[in-house]
Amino acid sequence: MSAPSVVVHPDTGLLAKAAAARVVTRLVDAQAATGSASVVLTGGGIGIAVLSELAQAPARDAVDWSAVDVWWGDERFLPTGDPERNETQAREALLDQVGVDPARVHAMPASDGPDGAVPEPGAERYAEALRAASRPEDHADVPAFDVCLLGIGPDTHVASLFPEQPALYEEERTVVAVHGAPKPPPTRVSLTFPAIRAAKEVWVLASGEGKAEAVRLALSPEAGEVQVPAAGARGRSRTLFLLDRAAAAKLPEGISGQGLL
Ligand SMILES: O=C(O)[C@H](O)[C@@H](O)[C@H](O)[C@H](O)COP(=O)(O)O
Repeated sequence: MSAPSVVVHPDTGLLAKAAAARVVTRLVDAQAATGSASVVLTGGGIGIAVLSELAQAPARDAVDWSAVDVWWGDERFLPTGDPERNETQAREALLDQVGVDPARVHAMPASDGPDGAVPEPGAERYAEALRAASRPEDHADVPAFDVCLLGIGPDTHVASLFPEQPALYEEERTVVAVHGAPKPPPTRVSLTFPAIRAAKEVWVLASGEGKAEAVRLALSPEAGEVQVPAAGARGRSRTLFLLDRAAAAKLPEGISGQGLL
């Protein structure tokens, strides 16, 4: 697992634009090296803002969107097309505007899907899809995603991994159903740490002063991932915390953010 690096941008708007530009470069580089690329999307305000900026980024068409595998880090377990679903928001913000291959867009289950109104079977089915997409060189039950985007909650949750919940102890399953989430809706589906940490790069996005304390905790060397899930969000070769100045207001001593002047 890689130690986190911090990059600080002046405000939320520039954070979203800069992160979008970074995604373009990451996907282009992956495609240059291997012919395809994979990305894990996140829900939440800044996560969706990055997708909107991606849709408008001048270099967006440098990516061959038909050769991008799109996965989700978590999903709100609601009916297909519900405006609160991360999938719905990502489609509106980006996916409907670029030439993705529908077969390579891997939405997490919906509550009106074929597996019924409980999330467990759909979570298993998603884990199966991830397993099927992984190659021997990935050394995991999921693909080594080129980049996994994550938002962070004020309580330090990432994806739908909330502090002290059973999902945090998961060592085998790559996808779990989540019940009783403190952030609505209470029923969700989430990747677990073994899946997130299979990503080559994990980027945690945070904007606003409401996230400053969570970011501080996530970067504190003594933080445990059961109390502070974001402390467990690390990529195999790179972990980035992409912040605006307000979210970077409480960085722990010894951690300096590039751009923080
Ligand atoms: O489905 C979700 O809600 C998420 O994926 C969640 O992990 C989100 O990324 C954070 O809660 C940050 O969300 P905000 O940026 O809206 O605060």
